[in-house]
This record gives sequence, C-alpha cells and structure tokens, in this order.
Amino acid sequence: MQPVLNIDDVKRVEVALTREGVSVSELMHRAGLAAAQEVLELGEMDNVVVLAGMGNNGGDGWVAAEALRAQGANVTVVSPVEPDALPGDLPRQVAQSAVRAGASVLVGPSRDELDDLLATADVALDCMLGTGFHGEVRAPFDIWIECLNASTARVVSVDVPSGLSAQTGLAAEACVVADMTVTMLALKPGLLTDDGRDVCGAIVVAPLAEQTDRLVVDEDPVAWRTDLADYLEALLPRTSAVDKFSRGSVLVVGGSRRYPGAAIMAALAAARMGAGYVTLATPASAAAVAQAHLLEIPVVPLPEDADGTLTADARDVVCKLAERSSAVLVGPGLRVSGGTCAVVSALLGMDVPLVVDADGLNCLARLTNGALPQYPEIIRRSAPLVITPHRGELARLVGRPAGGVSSLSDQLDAARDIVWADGGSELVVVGKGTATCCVSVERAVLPKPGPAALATAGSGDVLAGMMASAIAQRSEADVDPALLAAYVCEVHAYAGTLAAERRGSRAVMASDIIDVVGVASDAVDAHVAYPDGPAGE
Ligand SMILES: NC(=O)C1=CN([C@@H]2O[C@H](COP(=O)(O)OP(=O)(O)OC[C@H]3O[C@@H](n4cnc5c(N)ncnc54)[C@H](OP(=O)(O)O)[C@@H]3O)[C@@H](O)[C@H]2O)[C@@H](O)CC1
Ligand SMILES: Nc1ncnc2c1ncn2[C@@H]1O[C@H](COP(=O)(O)OP(=O)(O)O)[C@@H](O)[C@H]1O
Ligand SMILES: [K+]
Repeated sequence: MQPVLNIDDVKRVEVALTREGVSVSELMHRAGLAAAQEVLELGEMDNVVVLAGMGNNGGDGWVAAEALRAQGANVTVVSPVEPDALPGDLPRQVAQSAVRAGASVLVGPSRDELDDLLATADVALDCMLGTGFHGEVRAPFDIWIECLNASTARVVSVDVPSGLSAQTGLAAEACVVADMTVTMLALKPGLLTDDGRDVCGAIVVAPLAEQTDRLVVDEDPVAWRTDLADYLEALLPRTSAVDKFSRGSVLVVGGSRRYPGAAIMAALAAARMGAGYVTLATPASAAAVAQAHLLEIPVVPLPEDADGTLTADARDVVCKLAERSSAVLVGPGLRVSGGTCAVVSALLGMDVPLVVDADGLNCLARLTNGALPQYPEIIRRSAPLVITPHRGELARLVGRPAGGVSSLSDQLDAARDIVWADGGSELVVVGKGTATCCVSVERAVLPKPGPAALATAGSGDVLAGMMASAIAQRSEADVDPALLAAYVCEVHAYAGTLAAERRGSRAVMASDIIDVVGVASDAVDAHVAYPDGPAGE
C-alpha cells in the first residue's frame, strides 16, 4: 500500500527531514532532479520548456532546467520576473544558477510569444504552482495554463498540476491537464479524486530521501492507497466443500412501494457476488414486483403503512430472518419513517454482521439527531458493521450542512469522526465518492476508483448488496474489515469498467453492473493471485 499524506503532514515530513540533515535546498535539488529524470525517461525530449512560478515549485523547475540542459536538452525557462527579482531566496538562487549554466529565460511573455515557444516544445514542465497554491489562479499563470493546455507538448507537472488543490482535488477555473505528475515525498489526497483524477495523468512519487518512507509513516498517513496484491488476504473463499448456506446467506431488508427497485438490485448483486442464499424482505406492496424480478431469491412480504413503507411491526420477522443469516443489508429503497427507523435500530441491536446503506443511513442520522459521533452507543456492537454513505449521507450523519462533505479529504475526516467516536474494530465507514475511502479505527484504505459510469442511480445499491455478500462469505475469517470493504469496492469499480466497455461509457445502468459482478470478481481475484498472469503462462 502507498501512504497518502495531507499537505500539512507533507510539510511536517519536510521539517523532519531537515532535522535529520536534509536541508530544504537539498530537497529542492532532489525534487528538480527527480522531475528532470522523468523527462529524460520519456526519451527524445530535445526541446524543453519550463514554466516556473515564484515559489518553491518554481524553484524545482529551475533545478530541473539546469539538469536537463546538462544532459544536452534545449531548455527555455519561462518566468514572470527576472531571476534576480524572485522574492524567495531559494528559488532565486537556483534560478541564478540555471542562468549561469546557460538556460535561456523568457520573462513575462505575451500570449503569442508563449504559444510560439510551446509550439517548439517536446515537453513542458509545469512548475507554476505547487502545494502553496490557493484561491483562483491569478495572472499571468491563468493565461500560461491556457496556452499550455492548448499546446501539443507533453506536460509533466511537478508536485501537482498547477491550479489543482493537492488537498481537495478540486481544480480552479484554470488548471493544467498533465500527462504525468511527479509528486514529492508522498501521494496527496487531491491527486486521487475529483478533478485530480482527470488532470494528473500518470502519478510518480519521488521520495527524495532514504528517510522519507519512515518519516511519512511517522506522520500517520491520512489513508493508504492499495495495490492489487494487497487484497490477497481479502479474497473470498473458493473451496468446493460448501453448500448453498455455507457459501453465505444474505438478508436484504429494503424497498418500499415507491422504491422497490433499489432492494431488488441489492439482492441480485448479493447473489452475483457469490452468496449461496439471498432473501429479500420488503413491504408487502413491493413484494409482488420484487418476486417477479427475482426467480432465485425468495421475497418475504413485511407489514407496511398506507404509504407502502415498513412499520415497526416488521421488526419481529426481520430479526428472525436476520438470526438465520450470515449477514444483513438494510436500507436500499426503505424510506425514512418511524417504522423504518425502528427496524434499523432493531438490526443494530443484533449480533449479526450488518451493512447499512441509503435510507438505512438516513434512519441512522434521524436516530442520532444528525450527530452520529455523539451517540456511538447506537452503533457499538460486537458483530461487524459496515456503513456505506455517499457524501450527502455522510454529511447528514455527522451534522455537517448539505455540501459539507465535498472532497475525499472531507470524506476521510467525517468517516474518522465516526470510527474514532465508536472506537471499536467492528466498524467500517465506506465513504463513497469519485474516490472511495474505507475507514476503520485502524486505518483508511483507498481502493482504486472506478469510472464515472458508476455515477448512475442504483450503483450504490449494487455496492451495498456486494458488500453484504462478501461479509457473509468471510464471516468466519479474520480479515482486516477495511481491506475487505476496499476489495468489494475494487470489484464494483472493475465491474463498472466492464459494463462501460460493454454498454458504452455513458450508457451504463445499475443492472449492467450487476450482470458483470461475477466476471469482475474473477478477474480481480486472478490479478491479485497472479499479478504477472497465471503461473506457467
Ligand atoms: N514539501 C517538500 O518537501 C518539498 C516541496 N518542494 C516544492 O515546494 C512547493 C511548495 O512551495 P511553496 O510553499 O513555495 O508554494 P508554491 O506552490 O511554489 O506556491 C507559492 C507561490 O505561488 C503563488 N500563488 C499562490 N496562489 C496563487 C494563485 N492563486 N495565483 C497565482 N499565484 C499564486 C504564491 O504567491 P503569494 O500567494 O505568496 O502571493 C507564491 O509565489 C511544492 O509544491 C514542491 O514543488 C520541493 O522544492 C522540495 C520538497
Ligand atoms: N465519478 C465517479 N467516479 C467513480 N465512481 C463513482 C463516481 N460517482 C459515483 N461513483 C461510485 O458509484 C457509487 C454510487 O453510489 P450512491 O451515490 O450510493 O448511488 P445510488 O444511491 O444511486 O445507488 C459509489 O460506489 C461511488 O463511489
Ligand atoms: K505544478
């Protein structure tokens, strides 16, 4: 797994490195050399343009310029001011050194001059704005970014594409779209989510010092990005010595007269993910339509009110069914009412592995007055509990205003508020978004996100069914619950990719994802077990 650090923690690693004798000047040199090295590895990059800003990100660029010139490249550095006029000591010193070494400099070019220069470039190094960037991009960089994005040069961004917040992943109106980002010391959350996913290109981490790995871990990374090989311990069993019950039985409690489909999709996804026996319990008036869609899955009708939503009387039947299940999912399509809250509350009080999604989470928000971290006793239990909120649901659970969870960084913060309040190892918060985090009290795991095709109604219901299915199949095993949850997200993501290939990237609907869950999980498992292809091939 690769550690991911918040920007403030990156700065602390920088300070720790200086304490261990690696000065900021030395770090800047190594950063510039690392960027230059990546350019050299692209091959045949004779004409290089370096767009340098006024801070240390610009300093990295001047160092790279000098190094590339020493390797025989034609290098022109574009700067807003004369090198001697750079305000920071370090950037000024490295700029003066690059000029002494013969780098050409173009100061404050017009748009046309910059366009002409970039037209000659094989590669452009983007060193305008790094982690010190804030607000909207000011002149001249807004214009430089437009010119760069319009050019045909390969773009290598240093540390972070200029205009992207490396913390939030949100891009300013002007933002570089890079082919590659060489980021210093460690991954940052903003590179992995939202606009960051579109603008970073390939990401290379430059550690800069041999102490970095240790110091990064000392800073308690905000998350860990998984590699496929990390999932080995999370794979679902493939033994032949099973029957349909020992393969895991899942109870899905969901649906309403208004929303029968969500629960149907969750039940189907649970079956496609490998559970041997799935049961759907749904309000009576949703049961007929559900049964018509579910040939292999028994549907149990439950007491409902005039709106076709569960009443509290459903609790007894639900709890009896739950007792016989290896895992339960509650929520998809349920709606929020006194009755549904009573059912969610009863399930939370049981000793059965539980996944809470969608309206199950909204019930949980209501049961805790929109402040779940203040009522940890409601979710404290001995059996596993996985809650799968998207950003809106997560905001509601922790009492933030609508829109108050708007980045991966916010997802991680809010999820941590919940798991730390709970304090138990049974709880995982799967904070969903354009990138998803699986957070337990032990650590936060970031599975590889899927395509935007997953942003379609019902996609979350599919994930929730898959999650309950995986937990049912691994109920006996000692596996890191956050890793197991991340494995399920990884399969969901890959199913999204397969569905997009099959249906077209904008055409995927949730049932298309369900159709390929099985082949996606086989493919992910094969990659995990045999990263270099099956043995003997
Ligand atoms: N951490 C490490 O270990 C290492 C870090 N290193 C490097 O240092 C970088 C961080 O350097 P940094 O702190 O100097 O900030 P940086 O990104 O150059 O930006 C500051 C400049 O941008 C300007 N500026 C800001 N916002 C703006 C806007 N909206 N529009 C326009 N301008 C704006 C700001 O102006 P000001 O706001 O002060 O007026 C100031 O001039 C980091 O990304 C990495 O590359 C490596 O050298 C070594 C190892
Ligand atoms: N832009 C995106 N890129 C990748 N995955 C996404 C994107 N948008 C949403 N997803 C994923 O799709 C799923 C959507 O879940 P959710 O919001 O609960 O949908 P619904 O409630 O409609 O079922 C989550 O797994 C989420 O991580
Ligand atoms: K940059």
